[in-house]
Amino acid sequence: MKNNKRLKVVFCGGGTGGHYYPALALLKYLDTNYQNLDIIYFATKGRIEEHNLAKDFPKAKMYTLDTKGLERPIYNPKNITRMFAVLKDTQKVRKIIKTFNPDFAFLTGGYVTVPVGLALTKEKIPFYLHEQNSIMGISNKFLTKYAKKVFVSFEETLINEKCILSGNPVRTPDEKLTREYLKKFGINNLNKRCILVFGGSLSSEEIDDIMYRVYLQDKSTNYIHITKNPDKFSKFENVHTFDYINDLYKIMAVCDGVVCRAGATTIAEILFYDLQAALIPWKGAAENHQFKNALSLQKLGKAEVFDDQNIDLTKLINFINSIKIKSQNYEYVPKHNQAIEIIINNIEEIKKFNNF
Ligand SMILES: CC(=O)N[C@H]1[C@@H](OP(=O)(O)OP(=O)(O)OC[C@H]2O[C@@H](n3ccc(=O)[nH]c3=O)[C@H](O)[C@@H]2O)O[C@H](CO)[C@@H](O)[C@@H]1O
Repeated sequence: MKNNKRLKVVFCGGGTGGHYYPALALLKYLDTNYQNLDIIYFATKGRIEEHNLAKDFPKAKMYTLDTKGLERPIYNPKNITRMFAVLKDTQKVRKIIKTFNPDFAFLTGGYVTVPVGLALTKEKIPFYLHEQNSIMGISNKFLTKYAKKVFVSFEETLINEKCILSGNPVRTPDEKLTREYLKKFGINNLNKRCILVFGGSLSSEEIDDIMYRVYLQDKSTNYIHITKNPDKFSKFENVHTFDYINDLYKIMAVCDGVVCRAGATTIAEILFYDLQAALIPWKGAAENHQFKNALSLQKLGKAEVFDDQNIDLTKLINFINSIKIKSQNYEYVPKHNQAIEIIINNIEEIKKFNNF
């Protein structure tokens, strides 16, 4: 018998690309595999998912929430207003999900998930968490006790029996890609090394400054560089600047290597696309988790870690020049996304839906 039932799912997660893109990867999977799909996405006001969702996944109905992260130290008077915003948002989300009546929810971290997780708990809707980092974020830590399962990306994050090691679901091209794709970004000589430079989803002035010094010396490599300050690089013919590229993962599928921060989703992409990386971790990350992420990749022989306060420029340039150039005929062929498979196989509501 044909399944006419609709699969209804709530998504939430963001503030930064590192939290938003794993949700988007799962959304795209569901969209490809389930025709009768209804999605609500709760987004953080003014952040990446609010700006990009309509473009990235127009079928989702988006609601924006006002919740902001708490100020540190915690006794800051601003936090009273912020706690009120959480309560107000929780009420707002409860009303919306009462009408929507979802099968389950998938939350990928960021403070916006707190009111959503609380509302889902009150309405007795099962929800699943995804943690990208080896050290669990504060919102996920808080929501773990209410969640049905917690998908984690690193073995050391398996902190209780609810946790399942899934890895981080990265966005992947549906089609084969060749190096011709790089021409879209001004790279015409495909025999030259092509390096992607970016500072996570928010860009990084430190990476801009370091790479400016690299570009003064290295004229033999082609660079695609994501920056908020393109004028700084206009004199370099081999440097192609962009403010933001939505489908950055498609460049990763065919370029030779990357110079970047060490956010968890970036790390998962470097592994998935089998790239060599010069990693310059952001020291401000909670419990220095970017440095730990970077070291784990260095141990696998996939990366060299650099300190942004004390950069060894010669070592960085030598590392970039040691990255193997893919052949002009190189082809990225869509490959199995294991993290998505593990997540899907462990969501009971999807299994029930499939057997309906
Ligand atoms: C400042 C901050 O809060 N950093 C955290 C944030 O980083 P951030 O948001 O920078 O996260 P990641 O580096 O993990 O991921 C960045 C994502 O943005 C994408 N991208 C980037 C630039 C661009 O032009 N286009 C594009 O699509 C990348 O392909 C990647 O998918 O979340 C990560 C995962 O929870 C954490 O590990 C980081 O410590």
